Amino acid sequence: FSQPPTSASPSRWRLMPPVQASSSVLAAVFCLLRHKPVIESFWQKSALALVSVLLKMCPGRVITKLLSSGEKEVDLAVQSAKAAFKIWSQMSGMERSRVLLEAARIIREQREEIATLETINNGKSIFEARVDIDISWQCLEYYAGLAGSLAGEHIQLPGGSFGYTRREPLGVCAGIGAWNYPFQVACWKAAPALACGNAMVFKPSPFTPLTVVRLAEIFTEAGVPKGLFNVVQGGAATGQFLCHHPDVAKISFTGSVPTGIKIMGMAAKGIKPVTLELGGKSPLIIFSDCALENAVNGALMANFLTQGEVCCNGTRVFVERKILDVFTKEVVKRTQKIKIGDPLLEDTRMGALINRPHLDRVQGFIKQAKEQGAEVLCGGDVYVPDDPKLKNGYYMQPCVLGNCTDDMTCVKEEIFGPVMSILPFDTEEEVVERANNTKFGLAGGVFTRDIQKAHRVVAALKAGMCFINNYNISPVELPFGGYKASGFGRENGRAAMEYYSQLKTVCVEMGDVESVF
Ligand SMILES: NC(=O)C1=CN([C@@H]2O[C@H](COP(=O)(O)OP(=O)(O)OC[C@H]3O[C@@H](n4cnc5c(N)ncnc54)[C@H](O)[C@@H]3O)[C@@H](O)[C@H]2O)C=CC1
Ligand SMILES: C[N+](C)(C)CCCC(=O)O
Repeated sequence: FSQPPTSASPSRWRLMPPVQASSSVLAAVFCLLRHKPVIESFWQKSALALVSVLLKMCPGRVITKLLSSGEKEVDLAVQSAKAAFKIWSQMSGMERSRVLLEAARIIREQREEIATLETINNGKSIFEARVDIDISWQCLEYYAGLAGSLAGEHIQLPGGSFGYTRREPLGVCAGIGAWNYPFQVACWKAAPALACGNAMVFKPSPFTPLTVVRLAEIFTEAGVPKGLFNVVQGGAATGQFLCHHPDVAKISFTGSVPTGIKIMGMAAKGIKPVTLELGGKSPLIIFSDCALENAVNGALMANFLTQGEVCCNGTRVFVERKILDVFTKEVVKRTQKIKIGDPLLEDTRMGALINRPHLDRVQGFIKQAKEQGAEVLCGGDVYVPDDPKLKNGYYMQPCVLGNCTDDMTCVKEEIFGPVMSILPFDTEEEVVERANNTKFGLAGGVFTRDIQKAHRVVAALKAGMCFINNYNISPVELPFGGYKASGFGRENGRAAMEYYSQLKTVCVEMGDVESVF
């Protein structure tokens, strides 16, 4: 942001994930203070508030207050991004590549402090936050590699005439992020956008406002023109100002389906292209000829990363009846061993859910599942750690539901929490049909040793991201995105370059004009 916010629109709050006020936490906070931010007074105030509350070591309480960006601030952000776009878009791909590589290098170098800040921001375990940060710098490296290859084609026409195409940037793109992967989502959007020569104004979720500010600082340190990647803070109102802004050329959104519908409506008014990365209720199909241990590991990966708050989770686990008992027993055993608690501790594998309303919502789904006849095979209760400092945190025990049927709410709706539903099946044909019987289409997975069956099944799945014999890994080289209500457009991979650029055709006449008139 190039200017301090001028109007104090209603301030936003967020709840603190359960952290200890350890030296690493404070180090992260001071690291924020160390890098002199552009919006000095605003940010200093926020950071000081954060420090003072952290010192009180209060899990489940407010850690900082930020001002929402109003219409005026959103406009300032867009205008400064527009000015930066003029410079950035004129640079060659190779020049942009060097800056992106430098940003990737800084993130890599500061991996630990960014991961710590992300854990405070979101509540996920530090172990996972480190992976998120690694995927983030890898994403920047990947698009730095592609920046120089953004090219059109040459097309020969009769009489020596010819045409050529140019891939041009769109302008100022809006990025709107969810709270589950705050830093990573921002990199998934910013890296291809910037590689193609665009500017970006990014709005993180008000529940996780911190790390994206750090990303903006890193881009500046790396040498992007000032204002090229701007951050505005706030909720729906700020997002709406951004989407409606006449100088915003594209909107890339990650979040819920209902908001995705609104975003598309706003984009339609301005004829703006959109990328929508929405929710899911993905199937994971376990055939009896699978490598059982891998399948069990896959099911845990498909359900319990980031406290289950993952859009592409394979939460409908279809298990071939022949191995239902042995698979279920093993999954339950392993789920019960997941270490829940202080997300900043090295051996913690599940931290806290994002906030109290969300924890209550997930609990509500489990209660309803029981009422509808599902059996809780393990977990599902709110978890209160022994450490008294953590007692107000939003923890819950990861839950495995048995006795599930396709018509239950827990099987139909996205829960966005650590809740796995197990569903038996008998034939390939049957399971494919049931797997596709959903409004969503983000992801899907299959575990089998039969290579033909594996490819046949994923070909039949109506989902944008399919895994064979693994789940929820994120190589940035692979495009990611949904079918059906899970959205459209792609992030990652070469494909994303198309969604952040537009094609210009130039027709060149080498002879005389043969006029019709
Ligand atoms: N596909 C995914 O990766 C994610 C899906 N979700 C889904 O969304 C549910 C709720 O999570 P939320 O963060 O509350 O999602 P949400 O869709 O309400 O918010 C996502 C982002 O959109 C912004 N936003 C909200 N209303 C807006 C509007 N009218 N105009 C412009 N921007 C707006 C939010 O401030 C946030 O930055 C989850 O329970 C889950 O089902 C949530 C996070 C990630
Ligand atoms: C990183 N990964 C694949 C586990 C999840 C990314 C999608 C999301 O934002 O939920």
